Amino acid sequence: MWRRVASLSSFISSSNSSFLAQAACRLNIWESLTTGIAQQAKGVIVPKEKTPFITFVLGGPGSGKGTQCIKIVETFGFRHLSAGDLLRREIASNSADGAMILNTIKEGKIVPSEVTVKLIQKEMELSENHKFLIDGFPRTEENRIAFEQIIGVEPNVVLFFDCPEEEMVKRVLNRNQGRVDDNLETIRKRLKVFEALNLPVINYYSQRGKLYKINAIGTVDEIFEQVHPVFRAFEQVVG
Ligand SMILES: Nc1ncnc2c1ncn2[C@@H]1O[C@H](COP(=O)(O)OP(=O)(O)O)[C@@H](O)[C@H]1O
Ligand SMILES: Nc1ccn([C@H]2C[C@H](O)[C@@H](COP(=O)(O)OP(=O)(O)O)O2)c(=O)n1
Ligand SMILES: [Mg+2]
Repeated sequence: MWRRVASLSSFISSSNSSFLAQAACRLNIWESLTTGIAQQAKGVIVPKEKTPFITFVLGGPGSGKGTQCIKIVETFGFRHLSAGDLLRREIASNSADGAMILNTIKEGKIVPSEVTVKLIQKEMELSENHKFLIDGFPRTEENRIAFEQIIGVEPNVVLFFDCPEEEMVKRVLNRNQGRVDDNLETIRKRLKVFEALNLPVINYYSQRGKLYKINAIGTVDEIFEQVHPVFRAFEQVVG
């Protein structure tokens, strides 16, 4: 696990004082003091640390983000971190923020960025995998900036599942996962929030040349046919 944390340091700017940056520096020093000596003694060449590869997965509610993430994991071996799932886990565990998160989700609003970013950060630090699919995040400019400030990294790829509103409504109402937000009233609110707060994030990444827009209409396999080449193109870089 420490190797994974240490590897994030290569993506973090030197001026960044985030927890990850500090941990990475400490662990790099620790590594050179301990394993380095042990490996030298054994005559083993220590492999270079892997650089984290981060994909943000965006799209409106019901656009098929989670469904496609399952296929990306199966094919390309990413670690899937769904912001919504992490928040629902907080509600289920009766954590201090649980009631606030539940009310926010019922209202179709966005949970304060610090809460969500901390949950993502914890999972990234615990992960042995350096390839991350961060699903349903960032949903606002505030989310995006908080991630950059707290984690200190930018995504390599941003996928955007582009889906007409009425199709999203239909899918969410048929989702059948017992979610408190899968009702017509909340979905209508969520669509407004998506347009007002998430589209600016999507435009931001489009301007930075990181956005891959996927037509989210079609069968799950047809959509994955568009997703597949995006990751194929990065395979050499991802490792
Ligand atoms: N291409 C598709 N065509 C029809 N239904 C789909 C498709 N992709 C996903 N679904 C279904 O739509 C619902 C929402 O999909 P999901 O992956 O949960 O979307 P999101 O994570 O973007 O909200 C689920 O019930 C899922 O099975
Ligand atoms: N970055 C995020 C992601 C989700 N949330 C909250 C608000 C969202 O309406 C709910 C559900 O998110 P989730 O990604 O699971 O929803 P969909 O899969 O798009 O239907 O969680 C949040 O506040 N901030
Ligand atoms: Mg989802």
